[in-house]
Amino acid sequence: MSSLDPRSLIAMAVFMSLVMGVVLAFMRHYYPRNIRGLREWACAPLAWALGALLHLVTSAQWLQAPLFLANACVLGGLLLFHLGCRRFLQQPDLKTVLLGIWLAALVSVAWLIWVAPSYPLRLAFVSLTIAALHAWTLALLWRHGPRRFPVRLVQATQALHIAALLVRAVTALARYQDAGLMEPSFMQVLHLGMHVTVVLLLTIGAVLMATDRVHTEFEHMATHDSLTGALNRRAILAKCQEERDRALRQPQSFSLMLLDLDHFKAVNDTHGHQHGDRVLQHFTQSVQAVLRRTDRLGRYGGEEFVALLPGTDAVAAQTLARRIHVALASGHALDCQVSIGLTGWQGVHDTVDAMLARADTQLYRAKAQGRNQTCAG
Ligand SMILES: Nc1nc2c(ncn2[C@@H]2O[C@H](COP(=O)(O)OP(=O)(O)OP(=O)(O)O)[C@@H](O)[C@H]2O)c(=O)[nH]1
Repeated sequence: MSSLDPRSLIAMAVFMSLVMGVVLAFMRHYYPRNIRGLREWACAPLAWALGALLHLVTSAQWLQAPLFLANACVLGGLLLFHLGCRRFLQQPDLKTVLLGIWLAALVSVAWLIWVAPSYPLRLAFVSLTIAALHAWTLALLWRHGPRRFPVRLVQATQALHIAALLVRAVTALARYQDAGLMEPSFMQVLHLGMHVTVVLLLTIGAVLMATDRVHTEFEHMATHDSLTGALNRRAILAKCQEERDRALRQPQSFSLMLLDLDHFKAVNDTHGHQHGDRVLQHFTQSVQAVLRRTDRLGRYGGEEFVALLPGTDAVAAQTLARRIHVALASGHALDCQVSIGLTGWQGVHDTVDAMLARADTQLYRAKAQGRNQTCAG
């Protein structure tokens, strides 16, 4: 530990923060615009780099202005990181509140530098303020963030830093003696090492959170129909195949429905294509509201949809189909009528293709018998 002097650790913090700031700035440039928060996440480590640089030149000669500015940068960086998280999670950004917190903290720091100078008190105050800001961000991510590794990494880093900062605040107050930042004591080196680690892990966490979001969005685009939000043809067929494989392993029934809107060409021709699009969206929402969470709805093509109903035999599926007809006759201006062909899994020799063929035959029958009804077989 003795070979790590505070100056080299601070220099390392400057370098690391700069690198991570540049990485995040590049990500903001290249990532889709709808991934919000990257600008603030890029500015945060740049503020920390400046703060660390100012700590290096801190001296009493210029009325301790660099020291004050260093604190302004460190606290500002944390508030920027918090703001980035708010924007990323599409929460109200509370810019005025954050600015108010920053100014109030700076007034207190200024007081402890120039009016009632005390290094231990200032150290305790800044440590507790940083801990509080971490706790706030941690709670925000807990409430609104996805339960995934990148978010957990940021939270674990913040929890660790909060613990270290509390120890630091208590020891600073307990000893209540003046000691400089550059004092090569065990605690000082530990604190600076922790700062370097926290900067690195928080910014890596931000990089991972943004990348994870891009990945999730691309995956969604690749598997969902952009107009209705239902699964696309490839994805629903893959789900059907998965369900059939599952049924082979642990015999449990499942059913398939083919749903085809009635006279949809006439809807388009009479009211226009955009109205037709809205009818398709309303149809999807109405059907999804009837289905259970484990059921899947996919757009098979045009105005034809497939519903996969795990753990549901053909009899139960008919009850569901009746509910769909009722839901689509709610009196809503975009209500439409639908014909449904349904079939249940018939055991180990049955395949998805065979089930779709049977459902199609039943759909054809429903159309032939006058539409707006369900046939099963
Ligand atoms: N607005 C809109 N229309 C679509 C879309 N996809 C397919 N269609 C239209 O859906 C209509 C389907 O017409 P048909 O296959 O003749 O079926 P239909 O008029 O519903 O008649 P039946 O199925 O026999 O009741 C066509 O006019 C397509 O242009 C879409 O994404 N948006």
